[in-house]
Amino acid sequence: MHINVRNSDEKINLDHLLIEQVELAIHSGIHTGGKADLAAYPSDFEELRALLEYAQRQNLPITVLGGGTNSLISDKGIEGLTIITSHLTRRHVQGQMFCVRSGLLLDRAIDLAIEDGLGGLELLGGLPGTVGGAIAGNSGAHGIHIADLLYYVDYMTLDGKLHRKQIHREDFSYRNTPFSNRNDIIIYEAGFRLFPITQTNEARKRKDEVKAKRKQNGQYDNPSIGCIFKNPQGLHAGQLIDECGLKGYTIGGAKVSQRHANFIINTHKRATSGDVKELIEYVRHQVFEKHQVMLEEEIHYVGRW
Ligand SMILES: NC(=O)C1=CN([C@@H]2O[C@H](COP(=O)(O)OP(=O)(O)OC[C@H]3O[C@@H](n4cnc5c(N)ncnc54)[C@H](OP(=O)(O)O)[C@@H]3O)[C@@H](O)[C@H]2O)C=CC1
Ligand SMILES: C=C(O[C@H]1[C@H](O)[C@@H](CO)O[C@H](OP(=O)(O)OP(=O)(O)OC[C@H]2O[C@@H](n3ccc(=O)[nH]c3=O)[C@H](O)[C@@H]2O)[C@@H]1NC(C)=O)C(=O)O
Repeated sequence: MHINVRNSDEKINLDHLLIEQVELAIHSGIHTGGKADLAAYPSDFEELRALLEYAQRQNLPITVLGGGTNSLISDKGIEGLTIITSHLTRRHVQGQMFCVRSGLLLDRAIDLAIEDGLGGLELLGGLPGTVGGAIAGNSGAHGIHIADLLYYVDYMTLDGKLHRKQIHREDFSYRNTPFSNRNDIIIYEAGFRLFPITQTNEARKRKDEVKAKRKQNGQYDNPSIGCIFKNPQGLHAGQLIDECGLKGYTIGGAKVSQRHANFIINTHKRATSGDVKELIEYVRHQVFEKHQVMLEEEIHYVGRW
């Protein structure tokens, strides 16, 4: 493919970065979805900036995908330019600050922090997805949230400028952050203020235990995008769905998980995103009929819906 790059002094070769018609099911936790019209895997700040400048010049909308573990990608694909962060993986340490780029898997980031003698994130072990996705959704488990240890976030705006935001915990709430549902920014790097540890074996053990527990309950044995709905205040979406007797209910290849009713799984990898969406609407309707509670999605719909 030849891309016309107007700036003759452009250092980044966009021809090598931009790929047409990229299959996205491999980038989706539930293994569904169509193709990206155009996608790129930037590996540093300059590449990301060149891509955003290109998209601006061509008037292309931008979509960001991390690990695809919280996104339902349309069967009709994604228009414009899809930026997949999986090559933004570097990390470095400054004193107690663990600085990591947004595309590193969170679970891997925790291992590397321990390797660097820094602890604090262990209870998030085994969470799927990337550091950027976790920050955008304020992921949490076992009483800690990503925001609790976050010190700064570097993000790029669509004009290619990099900004630093100091983090105040009060700006983050349940699944909501200053970076949520923003189509105009890409999280590039995050700094976590962690604790020096001398007993790295202990920290590793703690993390492995949490991860093993997550594996044991089998929630992730089948392709899924985790919990579909947010928990309504004081309630658990999984319990409300379960009480409607919907575990195992299936539309096409999409099925309400027998293990956790707020998960939809792709059985035998036959589901389409359309099946998943239809099942989501059915579940919402049933829960409203029985409990008079309108469930709201936690997942993101990405692409041409
Ligand atoms: N507790 C659990 O069991 C589960 C938890 N999750 C959590 O959800 C998170 C999903 O992560 P991941 O799979 O990487 O995310 P996805 O690739 O699924 O992206 C989800 C959304 O996050 C935002 N996003 C992701 N990366 C960036 C970035 N670099 N800059 C700006 N926005 C970004 C985008 O939303 P937008 O642009 O609209 O802001 C995107 O639509 C994980 O960290 C995981 O902890 C997921 C599944 C199960
Ligand atoms: C899976 C996700 O996050 C999960 C996170 O892993 C866990 C553990 O920290 O706590 C939340 O689930 P949750 O509220 O369903 O927690 P669980 O402990 O599994 O269940 C809560 C209650 O619901 C009941 N429950 C759950 C599932 C089910 O099918 N039936 C049922 O009755 C459980 O018995 C329990 O009494 C997050 N979900 C949301 C929407 O906030 C995700 O974000 O994708």
